[in-house]
Amino acid sequence: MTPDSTLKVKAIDWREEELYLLDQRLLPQQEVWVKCNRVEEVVEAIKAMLVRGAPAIGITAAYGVALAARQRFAEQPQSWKEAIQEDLAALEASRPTAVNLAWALKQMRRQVDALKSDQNPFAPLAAFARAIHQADQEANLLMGKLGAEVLASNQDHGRDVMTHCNAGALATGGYGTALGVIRAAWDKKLIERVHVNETRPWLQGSRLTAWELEKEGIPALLHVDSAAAHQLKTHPISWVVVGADRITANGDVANKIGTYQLAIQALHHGAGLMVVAPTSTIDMELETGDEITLEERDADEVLCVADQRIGAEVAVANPVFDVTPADLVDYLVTEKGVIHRPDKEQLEKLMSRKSMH
Ligand SMILES: CSC[C@H]1O[C@H](OP(=O)(O)O)[C@H](O)[C@@H]1O
Repeated sequence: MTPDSTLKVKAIDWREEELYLLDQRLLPQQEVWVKCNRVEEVVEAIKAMLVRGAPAIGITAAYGVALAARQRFAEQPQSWKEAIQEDLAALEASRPTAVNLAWALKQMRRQVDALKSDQNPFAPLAAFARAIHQADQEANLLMGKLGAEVLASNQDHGRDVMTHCNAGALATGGYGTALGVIRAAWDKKLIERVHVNETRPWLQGSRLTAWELEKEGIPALLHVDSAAAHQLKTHPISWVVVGADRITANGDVANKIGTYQLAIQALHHGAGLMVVAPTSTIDMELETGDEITLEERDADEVLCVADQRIGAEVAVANPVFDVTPADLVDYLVTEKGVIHRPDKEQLEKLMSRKSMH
């Protein structure tokens, strides 16, 4: 088991049977931990992006199910199983794109169904949520190792890497997916600098990824999203390393808005595109990325900066995810193995494997 203490940065803490979340809306200026006592608070925390990141919201929702069970069993011990269904539905509806949320709730629903109606559900559900959390940490450590090996296999353009959004410890159970590979590559002295896309409008790059890299002492160079192509053109960047929110059966990848254009820019400049995601991010029930619901968020996220309105009175489009077609993905790194140029046949084989850790 991977003790939390080995991980320098975390966003989720289950301590003394209570759930604490690091409020990522306040980073990097403030590190404020919020205690969630009730499932309603967990639903709101996911919706408002107090906690965000595909694996992180799945893990948080899993703990939310344990909190819901504690509430429902206390209120109506004879019918808690029926009552908790609306909590499961509210958690699943909190954000639409990251499949990890639905995956985690599917695991928890199976646990709920297996429990006796007269049994206090809190302890077994909390333990299962904890197991999901720790499995994610272990998967990230393994993916970091596997991804660093892929990265070392081709550094023809140099020893820098670029990343987009935040796919770090703050977006997962700890260590990170894309940032897990970057952490492992840094530890192996494979890379010299990380080019960080600021990732408007929510600024996961400049606020969260830059903060994680600073804590790890990994050299970072932050730039505006529209500078990404220029940086790829003028700097020794061999890899663009990103996370994912949902990967469909044909290998299409939904990730933070801007990933698609970055994939095209990477191809043009000869940098490899590495997608790093646990298999809980793979949705074999969807054939292609065209079927993915891409979350649209409030216009104010685009029109306002630091609560100051900067945009004129115009219509606003704020899709916060896009789909990168599989043929732009050079490598998919998962805890079950690595795929070069992902396609349905390889994904089916991968999904049939047992986890390697
Ligand atoms: C391993 S994090 C996956 C993914 O989640 C982020 O989205 P958000 O910050 O809106 O939750 C981003 O797309 C990351 O790449």
